[in-house]
Amino acid sequence: MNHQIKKDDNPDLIEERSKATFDTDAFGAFIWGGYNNLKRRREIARYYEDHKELHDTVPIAFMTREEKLENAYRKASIFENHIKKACDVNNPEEVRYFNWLVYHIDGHPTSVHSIMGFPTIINQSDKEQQERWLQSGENREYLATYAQTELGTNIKKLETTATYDQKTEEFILNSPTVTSLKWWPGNMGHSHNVAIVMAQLWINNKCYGPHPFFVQIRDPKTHKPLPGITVGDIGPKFGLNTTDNGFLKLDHVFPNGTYVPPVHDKIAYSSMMLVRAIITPLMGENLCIGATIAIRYSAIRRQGEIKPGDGEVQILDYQTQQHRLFPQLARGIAFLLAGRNTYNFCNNVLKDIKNGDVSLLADLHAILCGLKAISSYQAELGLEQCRMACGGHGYSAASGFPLLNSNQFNGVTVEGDNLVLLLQVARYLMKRAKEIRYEIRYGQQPSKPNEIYDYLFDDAPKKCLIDQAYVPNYKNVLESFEYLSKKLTLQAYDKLEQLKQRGRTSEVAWNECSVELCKAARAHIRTFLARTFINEVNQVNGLPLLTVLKDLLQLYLFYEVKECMAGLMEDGYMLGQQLHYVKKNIYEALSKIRPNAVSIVDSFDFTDRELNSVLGRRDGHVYENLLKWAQASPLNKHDVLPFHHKYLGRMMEEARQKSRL
Ligand SMILES: CCCCCCCCCC/C=C\C/C=C/C(=O)SCCNC(=O)CCNC(=O)[C@H](O)C(C)(C)COP(=O)(O)OP(=O)(O)OC[C@H]1O[C@@H](n2cnc3c(N)ncnc32)[C@H](O)[C@@H]1OP(=O)(O)O
Ligand SMILES: Cc1cc2nc3c(=O)[nH]c(=O)nc-3n(C[C@H](O)[C@H](O)[C@H](O)COP(=O)(O)OP(=O)(O)OC[C@H]3O[C@@H](n4cnc5c(N)ncnc54)[C@H](O)[C@@H]3O)c2cc1C
Repeated sequence: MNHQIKKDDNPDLIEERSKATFDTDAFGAFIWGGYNNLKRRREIARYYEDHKELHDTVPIAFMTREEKLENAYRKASIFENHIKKACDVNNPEEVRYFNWLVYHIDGHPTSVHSIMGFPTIINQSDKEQQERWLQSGENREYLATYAQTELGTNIKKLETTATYDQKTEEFILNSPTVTSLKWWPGNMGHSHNVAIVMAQLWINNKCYGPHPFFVQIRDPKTHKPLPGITVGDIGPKFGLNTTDNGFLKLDHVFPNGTYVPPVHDKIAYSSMMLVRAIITPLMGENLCIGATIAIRYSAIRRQGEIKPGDGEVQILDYQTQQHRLFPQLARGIAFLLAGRNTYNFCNNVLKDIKNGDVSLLADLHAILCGLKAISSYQAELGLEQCRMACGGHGYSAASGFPLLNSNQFNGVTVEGDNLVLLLQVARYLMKRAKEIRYEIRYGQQPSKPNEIYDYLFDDAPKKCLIDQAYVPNYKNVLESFEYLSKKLTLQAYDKLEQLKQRGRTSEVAWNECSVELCKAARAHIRTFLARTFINEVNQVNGLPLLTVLKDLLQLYLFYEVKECMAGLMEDGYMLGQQLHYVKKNIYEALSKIRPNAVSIVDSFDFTDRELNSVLGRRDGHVYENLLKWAQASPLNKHDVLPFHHKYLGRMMEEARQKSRL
């Protein structure tokens, strides 16, 4: 049953919704982690709808950059009063959702304090520092940005220095070169007044590597930059234009403090882990938003005929449209599920670290790097498919895609460039490969079993078992991913070793293998995503929901097999006939999903505010609202633009006069 049917909606959507074979609330509860979460989302969305002061005054596509910032500043100033009423502030998902409703996708002036600056203070300060900065940070008496990236970003090679002065017992922070300027930190340009500055710590002429420093950059009262600080906004960007990403030059600035060594030398990197953990589900959500817009629009848009004379069809009936859109839906769900799992894993490990236990840090780091890289890349490609699926209207800001996709672009770069992060996964895999080769030669056990990479140690001979069974066997597909991942991992490892034996240094050999290392990393993450999706679906009770989820899972798994078929076929593991079964499974899944497609996207329960799209409106009344949207454009405030006569009018008038001569 689709709970979103309303009698005044677009008749095509009513028809689609009436065909649902499952309960959309049950699907929504599966996606958002239970019925109670779904209910809370609705209550929070209602709260947002009822409080007009939290809304944008005009669509942000019609605002200048200054107007965007002022609009967001205005909302930030009243946000605290509302959030306590709307949410359980101890529930991060509720807080995140309310933030998302209020500020939407283009950033806002308190974001980096919330997701990076303040969490760094929570997780990386000692008791004395916490007494001083925790409550005040929580109250937003100050706002802290996270200033790590410089005009170059290899963390180990950061150029900003923090030199300990024994006499005054102070650290002197300095930007010694032009490339040492901090560049990019969010909200640093104008909004925040404190920066967590990552700088190379020097004590007694010895460098202790990058460490975070709490630096007041603006006067708490006047908000003017403090002496020695040069700070500003880096200018307009592809997206996130409601965020003032900034530059910062430090000229012998003196924050005070003492040096306490961390329990692990990478603890200083833990703030990045937290954001990487947030990014994966966010990528899933963005992709599901794009798919919702494109699928709803494809259900109301009629173009062309399939059977001549039968009238124009909904474009969603074209197999090409389904093949373009439904995999995005399946991938979006896969990222949401894997993202939720690893977010919980991340919080548990961060708690362990606080208690001095860093045993799972490397496992967590590798999986977060890989998921962030794969989800942001595939979401970017997928959103572009969704945009293209909407034809010309997809190019209009009214579709929501220009804002959604241009903001999505940053996903592949923020919190570490994707390729750099895939190489971190590969580094982890190479350690496992070394254990495998070592174990086989000397009969030793791997260091510690772990369900994320146990399959790498499975030595049983492998045969591709993908067949044409009516009910697809997901385990066989998962085994194919495991086979490919292990093969690519060992191939990369063996090549690395051979190059080293031929005299290359480790670093040069690494570079010469890096394309193959990234392939191995992708294959490992594909395996993780597939396993998580299968595990989650296996826990579902209730046949109608299970059936539709299995349709999506079938599409997801076989689509991913098709994506990596070259690797599976090159050594004869998968045969041509099996590839035929793979494609058959994909086409079958598309047609099983088709009648439920609108109800599936309805199940996400996105509000029109979240979709921010005339094309994706829940009621499907697209065309009349496209006209209203266009008429609201600032250009249409005047029948004749105020500068018309000065330029074009004069040009035409002069041309007319000339032709009269
Ligand atoms: C609408 C769409 C929205 C899109 C998404 C937006 C959502 C968020 C919006 C927020 C917007 C902006 C916020 C953005 C903030 C930032 O970007 S902050 C800056 C982030 N910068 C980076 O991520 C830099 C990336 N680089 C690195 O992390 C490191 O340089 C790198 C890990 C690549 C290498 O580390 P080094 O220390 O330099 O190198 P090395 O000595 O070789 O160390 C490797 C070693 O260290 C282990 N390691 C590395 N990182 C960690 C970690 N975090 N935790 C634990 N261990 C770590 C690694 O495993 C290796 O261990 P080994 O045992 O030696 O193998
Ligand atoms: C919207 C946005 C918000 C941001 N917010 C913040 C913030 O709040 N705080 C902050 O500190 N930073 C922030 N950043 C900076 C961000 O973290 C960096 O841009 C990111 O880590 C990539 O670093 P880079 O730009 O120096 O790229 P580079 O490291 O110069 O990478 C450029 C290219 O070189 C390749 N490359 C680099 N190193 C290697 C390698 N070792 N092996 C193979 N290839 C390599 C990369 O793959 C990439 O293709 C933000 C960036 C953006 C876009």
